Amino acid sequence: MGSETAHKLAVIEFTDKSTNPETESWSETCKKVVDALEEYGCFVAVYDKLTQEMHKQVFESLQSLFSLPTQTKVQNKSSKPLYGYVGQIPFLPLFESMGIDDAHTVQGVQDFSNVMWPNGNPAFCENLVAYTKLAAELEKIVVQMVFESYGVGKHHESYVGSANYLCRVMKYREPKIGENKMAFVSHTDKSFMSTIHQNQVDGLEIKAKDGEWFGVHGLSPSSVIVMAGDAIMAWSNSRIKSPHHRVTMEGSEARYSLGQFSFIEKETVKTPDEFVDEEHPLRYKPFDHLKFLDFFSQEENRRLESPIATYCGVSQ
Ligand SMILES: O=C(O)CCC(=O)C(=O)O
Ligand SMILES: [Fe+2]
Repeated sequence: MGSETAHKLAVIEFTDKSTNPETESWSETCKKVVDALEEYGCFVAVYDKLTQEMHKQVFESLQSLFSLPTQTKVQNKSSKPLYGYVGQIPFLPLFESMGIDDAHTVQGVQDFSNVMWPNGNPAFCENLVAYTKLAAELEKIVVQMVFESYGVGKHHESYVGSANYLCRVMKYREPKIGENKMAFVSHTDKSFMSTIHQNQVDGLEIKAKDGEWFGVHGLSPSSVIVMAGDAIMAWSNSRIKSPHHRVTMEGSEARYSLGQFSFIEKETVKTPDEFVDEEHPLRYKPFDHLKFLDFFSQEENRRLESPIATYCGVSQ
């Protein structure tokens, strides 16, 4: 092993057929999803409802957003930790990002847009919501597949009622000659599940179980990377692990992406009893997802090896 090509993410089709629980295609897709999540913590979903036109429009909207003056963009603020503007960071000079709370709702996107464009920007709202709704829909299908495959489908409904979505829109500018290509440091997501969609500029890298880093390439306008966050790792008693990932910028074009993160806001995240037995003792105590985010947002906890294990791990 040791070559860059040894690792590759599974590419899984999400069509009307494969997302209908009455079909055989659903059961086959469930198996592919769980196998991929257990192996790499992520996979590429090809979601046919996400059309080339939607892809084009959402990235046109992101370009107009990021071209606003910095003093406007920094107005993106939130009472929730890590939900607001991030940028102008000396050790991450290529990176800039804003957060849209309640991202899958028209209201959430409008509230964000009204801060950026006080006179309104209906086209931005329309283009963003078209994407964020699909991303939330895809996340829900994947989560349902995971719950059903593990035989804990009865808990799925309460999950759906408790999940909320934060969409972080991101721009990574091209590095100047001689500048560091590291655009986003290695981390695991704090979400339950994440969905990532990019313009046609690659840069995302994933760390495999053997410690090797590999790039994600060959994505189409309908491709979304679905990735496990720390919360699903805890919930699944580590059957699924949240992968380390980072962004490295090669080439001379800016990369834009949307990372949509599900958070369980209305109830405690708790490992179902079905995941626990003598061979698999409980690894994580029940926890409040936003309080975990609060914990992670404290400077002294930002560089922990596994923030979730420090926060609510059970010592073995
Ligand atoms: O831009 C990307 O592809 C990934 C961004 C990311 O990992 C994050 O925002 O957590
Ligand atoms: Fe991430």
